[in-house]
Amino acid sequence: MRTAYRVESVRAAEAALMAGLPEGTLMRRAAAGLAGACAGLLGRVYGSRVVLLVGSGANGGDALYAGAGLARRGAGVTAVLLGARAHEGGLAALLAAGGRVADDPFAVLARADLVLDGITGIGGRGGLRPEAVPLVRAARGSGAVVVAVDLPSGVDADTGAVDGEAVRADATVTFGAYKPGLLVDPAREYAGAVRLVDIGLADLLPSPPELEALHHADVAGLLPVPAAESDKYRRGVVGVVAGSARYPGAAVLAVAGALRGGAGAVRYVGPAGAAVLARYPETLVHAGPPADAGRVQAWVLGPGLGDTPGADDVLGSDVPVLVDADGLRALDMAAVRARPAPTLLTPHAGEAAALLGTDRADVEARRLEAVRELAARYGATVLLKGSTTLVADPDPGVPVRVNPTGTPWLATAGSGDVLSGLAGSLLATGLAPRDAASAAAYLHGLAARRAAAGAPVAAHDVADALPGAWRDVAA
Ligand SMILES: NC(=O)C1=CN([C@@H]2O[C@H](COP(=O)(O)OP(=O)(O)OC[C@H]3O[C@@H](n4cnc5c(N)ncnc54)[C@H](O)[C@@H]3O)[C@@H](O)[C@H]2O)[C@@H](O)CC1
Ligand SMILES: [K+]
Repeated sequence: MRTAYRVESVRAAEAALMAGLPEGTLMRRAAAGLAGACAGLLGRVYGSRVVLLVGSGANGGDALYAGAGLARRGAGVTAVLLGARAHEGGLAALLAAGGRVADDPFAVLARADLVLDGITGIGGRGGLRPEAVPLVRAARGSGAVVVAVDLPSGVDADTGAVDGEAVRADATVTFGAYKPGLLVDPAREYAGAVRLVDIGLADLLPSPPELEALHHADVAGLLPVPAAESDKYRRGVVGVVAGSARYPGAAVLAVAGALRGGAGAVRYVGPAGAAVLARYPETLVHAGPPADAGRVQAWVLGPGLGDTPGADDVLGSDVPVLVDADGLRALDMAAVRARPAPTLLTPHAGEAAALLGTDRADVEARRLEAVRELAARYGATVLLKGSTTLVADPDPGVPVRVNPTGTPWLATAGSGDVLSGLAGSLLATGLAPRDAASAAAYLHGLAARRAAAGAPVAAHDVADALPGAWRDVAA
């Protein structure tokens, strides 16, 4: 599992570690890792042209010491000093190694092979300053490889928000621990490929972390496996309340996801039974209302539902309920909070914005805060879909999960319906809502990648690729 920590936690761990080490040890470790990563990206260090964008803090110090290391290996290293001061020891080391300070920053940037962004790290506040913007643009425009030191300058380490312009890096070399902004859009997109340099913090970081990203092995450990004595009812039955005369396809797609999610049976309830049976004859179909449809272990409510009645029956039930799409419209917060069983909400940014009374752009700009806020308000687990899918627990002390799989090709009609069915099915097998949501997002993203393989996919392709993704993860 990959974990990420807030700045205050990283700083506390650094302080504890530094207390027992000679001064400068951590910066030297960081700079050595950074120089090594740059050497790998350059291929040949000797004769290469490296430019350091140096801010006034320790982030600039890291860049200067790494630059000194590269200069000792024969690179031509030039520092562009952005602040009124620069890290003293770092600057002295660079000059002693044969590096220099730029007279004409734009001229050296134009000829650079690699630019190190050491403007700000975890101490940066409020985005790039205006005077840094033309330099950052020149670095980007030069064709040089841009490497961010610790994190791209201008992004918010804790939230992933980007205020105005920020450095767009090809790679980020981060120290001690991932920061949330490196895993959450929009900042994640600015970071490029992220590499973690171990500076010895691991044992000093707090538990739990702020964020978790599951790996194959973590998901494999969550997926239900039927025991020898299982039957379809013991594996769990998932009820799907979805579709309408206008949108029968949403019901078909939600059922498609539910059939691949491990439940022993899928019970479809609503007006699209004929369409569902035509595609998936294994579905148990009932016209409704849900209260008369028979026992289930979890409900999925909402995809393509339109004004079809039944929401009250489902929300009033004593089993876990996943609410998506039309089910989220006019969702009664008090009713959700009063439910005796867990609720899982799966909005995209637009739906989340409507629930929070804000606009879509605001949710996309601060996904991590939005998902936590929704979970707290509704007393529910929330899966916020989008370029970075996040899963928050109603307990603020529980780490948010960030989904590492997925592809922009998933932005296609109906893919959310498949995800709802899949997650609901996992809920019915007995997974906790946070686990069901994060395992579903993981499998769904992986299935989309497999199905897309670089070309457009339809939602039913994603559903068809789910068993392959499951096998991949469980292997
Ligand atoms: N604390 C430690 O033990 C270690 C810190 N390391 C490095 O130190 C960094 C943190 O250093 P600092 O706390 O000095 O902070 P930073 O270097 O990240 O930034 C703070 C400095 O930048 C200025 N600044 C703040 N916002 C700015 C903005 N928007 N535009 C321009 N300048 C701005 C501040 O006035 C201050 O001088 C980490 O990101 C990492 O790169 C590493 O060397 C590893 C060890
Ligand atoms: K930086």
